[in-house]
Amino acid sequence: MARVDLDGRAIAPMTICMIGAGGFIGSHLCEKLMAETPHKVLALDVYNDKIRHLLEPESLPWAGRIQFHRINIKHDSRLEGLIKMADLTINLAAICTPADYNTRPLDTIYSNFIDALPVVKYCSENNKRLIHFSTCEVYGKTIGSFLPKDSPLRQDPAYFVLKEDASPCIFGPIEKQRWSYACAKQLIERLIYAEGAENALEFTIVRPFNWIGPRMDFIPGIDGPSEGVPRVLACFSNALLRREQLKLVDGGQSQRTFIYIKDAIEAVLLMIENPERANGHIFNVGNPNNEVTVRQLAEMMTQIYSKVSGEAALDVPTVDVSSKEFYGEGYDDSDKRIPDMTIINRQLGWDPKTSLWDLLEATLTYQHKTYAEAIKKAMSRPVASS
Ligand SMILES: NC(=O)c1ccc[n+]([C@@H]2O[C@H](COP(=O)([O-])OP(=O)(O)OC[C@H]3O[C@@H](n4cnc5c(N)ncnc54)[C@H](O)[C@@H]3O)[C@@H](O)[C@H]2O)c1
Ligand SMILES: O=c1ccn([C@@H]2O[C@H](COP(=O)(O)OP(=O)(O)O[C@H]3OC[C@](O)(CO)[C@H]3O)[C@@H](O)[C@H]2O)c(=O)[nH]1
Repeated sequence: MARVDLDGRAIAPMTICMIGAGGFIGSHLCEKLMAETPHKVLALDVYNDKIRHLLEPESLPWAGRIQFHRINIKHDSRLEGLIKMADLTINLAAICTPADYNTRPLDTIYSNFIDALPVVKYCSENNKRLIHFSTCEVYGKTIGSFLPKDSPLRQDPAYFVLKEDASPCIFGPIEKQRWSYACAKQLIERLIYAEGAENALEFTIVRPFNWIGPRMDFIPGIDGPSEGVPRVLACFSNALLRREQLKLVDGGQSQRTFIYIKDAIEAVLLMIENPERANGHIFNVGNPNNEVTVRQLAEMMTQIYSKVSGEAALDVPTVDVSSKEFYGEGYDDSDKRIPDMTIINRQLGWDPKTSLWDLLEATLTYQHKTYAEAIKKAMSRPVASS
């Protein structure tokens, strides 16, 4: 049966230039596009480990519909040609791990602003549609976080729910280099919006709110650097796999809403296939029903990992660490992130489905199957003496 869009029109097969296709979100989006649509993907990245299962062998049902191009968009003259070959460009490429924002602020700003500039320019000059991945971090801190701790207004959603077209972007001082990422993302959003207003660029901006699931980041010392610090899901998974305590930064009081990657990918597919409803919009994509403090997340993950691995949890599963000790100088944090869902609901009729418990159970089952043996082996190897 022909695929139809939300307005009942047949969807024509398209070619998508996906930059950053080899990352966490890109790998899930490629999987979805191959399994459920007739679209072609030009997959650009410096790595392809997370999409290798889609690229070989040639006998896969989607053979010929996905093509990998090993390209660093910082310096590769093939970029414009690939954007020209496609109907739509999706830009996911970025440095987006908080441990880098304060320790590698220049790389962070270049990656999230300077390197994205040619992508926007080529799309605009060649009249190509662009879906650009920004972040929920552009909201920064909530207005409520500046109220006295005991103010009843802190309970009022007007002071913490984040709305695309109304909430301000509140960052800390320049010396808090944590905000280098959010600020670079904000400026590229403004540039894209201006290209839309002045040069009729057809764009959609996505603001993901903590999408999590299999293949997110890396497990230090197994498929990433031993000293690397991934995002919280991988940090906590790594500790659970190694039977170490989960580190709670500054008491784990910050709050996040987590969404299952598979729910979020459904929203992106709706944007891809409904340009008339998605163009010109900025969309929050998150699950407002899945809010926890980081401490609660640690407790939940500990309980679920014990269930899926069959191993008893540690007697004291968490330990407090200061942000300075964990991330170094210049770290700061978003206090709370609840997405307002009005715009995405109205334009695309989309809502997330998966509870936090269910998404953590699916994800930790994957982490255990994928990494438990490799971790055991790595931990039993004698440490090399210097
Ligand atoms: N995962 C989330 O919850 C989340 C939240 C907010 C924003 N985002 C945004 O979504 C996008 C994708 O995030 P992700 O979680 O998949 O991250 P990721 O790090 O897994 O993926 C990013 C990919 O981009 C590639 N890349 C980076 N620089 C490149 C370059 N110069 N040339 C070619 N490829 C390059 C990387 O190799 C990586 O594969 C990012 O823009 C990020 O800021 C993600
Ligand atoms: O071992 C750890 C690791 C982290 N924390 C704390 O958890 C909170 C969430 O951290 P994390 O998932 O790493 O990142 P953020 O949510 O702060 O930022 C991301 O949000 C979206 C994105 O743009 C891309 O994914 C990125 O910037 C945080 O409070 C950490 O301090 C911990 O306690 N222990």
